[in-house]
Amino acid sequence: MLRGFSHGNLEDISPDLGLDVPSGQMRRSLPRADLSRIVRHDHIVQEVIVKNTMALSVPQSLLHGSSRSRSPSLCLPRGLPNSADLGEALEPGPRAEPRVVMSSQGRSLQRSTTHSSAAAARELKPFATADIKILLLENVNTAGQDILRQQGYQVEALKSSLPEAELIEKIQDVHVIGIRSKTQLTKKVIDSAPNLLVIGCFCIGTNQVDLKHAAQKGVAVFNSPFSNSRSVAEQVISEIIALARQICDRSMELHQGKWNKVSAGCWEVRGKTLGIVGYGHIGNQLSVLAEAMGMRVIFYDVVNLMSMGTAHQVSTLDELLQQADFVTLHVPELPETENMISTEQLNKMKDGSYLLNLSRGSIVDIQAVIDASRSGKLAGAAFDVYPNEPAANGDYFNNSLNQWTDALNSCKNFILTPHIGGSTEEAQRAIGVEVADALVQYVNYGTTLGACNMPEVNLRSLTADEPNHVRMVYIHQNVPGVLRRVNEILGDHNVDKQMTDSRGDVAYLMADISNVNQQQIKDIYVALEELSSRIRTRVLY
Ligand SMILES: NC(=O)C1=CN([C@@H]2O[C@H](COP(=O)(O)OP(=O)(O)OC[C@H]3O[C@@H](n4cnc5c(N)ncnc54)[C@H](O)[C@@H]3O)[C@@H](O)[C@H]2O)C=CC1
Ligand SMILES: O=C(O)C(=O)COP(=O)(O)O
Repeated sequence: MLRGFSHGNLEDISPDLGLDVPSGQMRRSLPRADLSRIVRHDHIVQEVIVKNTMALSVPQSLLHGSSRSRSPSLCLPRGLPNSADLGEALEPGPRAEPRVVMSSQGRSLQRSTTHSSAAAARELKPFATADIKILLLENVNTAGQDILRQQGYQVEALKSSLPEAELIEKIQDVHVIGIRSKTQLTKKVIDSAPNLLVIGCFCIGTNQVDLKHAAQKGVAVFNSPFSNSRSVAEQVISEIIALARQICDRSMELHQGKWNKVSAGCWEVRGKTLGIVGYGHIGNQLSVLAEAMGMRVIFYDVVNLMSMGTAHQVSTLDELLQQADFVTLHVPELPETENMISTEQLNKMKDGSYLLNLSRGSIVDIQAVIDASRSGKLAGAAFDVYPNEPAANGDYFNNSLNQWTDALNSCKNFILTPHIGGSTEEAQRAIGVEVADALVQYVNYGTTLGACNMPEVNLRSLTADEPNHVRMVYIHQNVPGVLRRVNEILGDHNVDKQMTDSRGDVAYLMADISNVNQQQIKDIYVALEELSSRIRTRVLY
């Protein structure tokens, strides 16, 4: 477990770090831009200071957490070393050359913090974790909430999403926000959250977050890339059969007292062709399940992919549309996928075929589908997602939400579900655990494995026999010369290990430095903050 601070008011931090810095001096030493940035973050640090001054005789400016999987045998005594421990008793040891560990790539790395084989991983008492404020929206599963609460974080969990104005109000003092597919984290919302460290999307899609802007503000974003894929695939399978047999219409009729036993236009799915658009996690699962039912599977994807079973990839969307009896969409929301299925594409589909959309509402022109149903071109359709979806459960699915709602409701053999593709107990629990774990790893250790908008960086844990090591996290603009300047600052110390990687405009550096006292930590922090490339500096120890 590491604890840390980021963006504190240095005048407030300095006494805790054992410094004797006149306030004017400290302010003068910082460029104006940096000062305004620091002032925005003042209140968190002050809050921590007030609480800790009253409750604990420990450095007061540090925010920290603990590992969820803390083993009692690894726990160190509660409380932090005091400033004498950090500042005097421990002089820096002999310098060693910095050892640079370049990033390994991709998701193949485990997200959990790797441990040294030689010594027990360092897991310290969570201190002031109650100052980490977390806002969870959209009914995040309790398994995820529990993980965050067990850290001691302050967790507020709401069942619904929030409209922009309320969100802006609420997000101002939040360090971590957890959302699902509804909550829009736009540039404006992110800019209203000066303390925000990290966003957790407790779902697959991340189209609701301005990922690039978040990265540029030093805010990492995590999601759960596949925990609900199977649930979506199973729903699609159930709907393919239900559409082929017109089961939902028959059921609705019978609910209204009407016995209507028909076989015309009802089919087995065996031997029919399923066309999957987007052969990713969901498309793959679906492919296997559909073949098990005797369907022929073809798929279209922008990437050349290995087929599951005997499925085969076609080279154009048109080819798929012309061959498939059932077309199902599993692409992400992107500018290129907007209205990917409209009148032109529907006209290319087989007469009497079916369309399913469980991806995102923007991908299908729903009015065109209504027209294709009325003309008899389509024999049925299933929708789980819509351009506008309500923020909460209730009687909101009407024409004021989407202007064609009444027309859609009147279409024959249409299955309409309220975005429940990933809504199973299994999926929600797995997502809750996965994303909450990633948030804890990021807040406590700075680990970005699995991040959607930042380079993936991890270092093995600090160990119990490295009590005076500090972990610096420096998120910065990916511009030439930064590493030289950073290493000029760190190079006066013993850099035990260091890892750096970049993604687009943003780079992420993590370095563990040994035998540093509080003054040195503060000096490093100030020096890094003063670099013009700085996006965010965090100190964890
Ligand atoms: N209804 C629901 O509750 C849920 C909906 N979803 C939606 O389903 C989408 C797909 O999920 P996954 O399969 O996990 O995503 P994925 O990222 O594993 O797969 C998406 C596939 O689409 C392909 N693709 C991208 N652009 C394309 C294009 N223009 N044409 C053809 N193929 C293209 C990609 O190459 C990739 O293979 C998510 O982005 C999300 O929006 C996901 C989970 C639950
Ligand atoms: O995982 C996704 O992308 C989904 O669309 C599911 O969203 P939800 O968690 O149900 O809001």
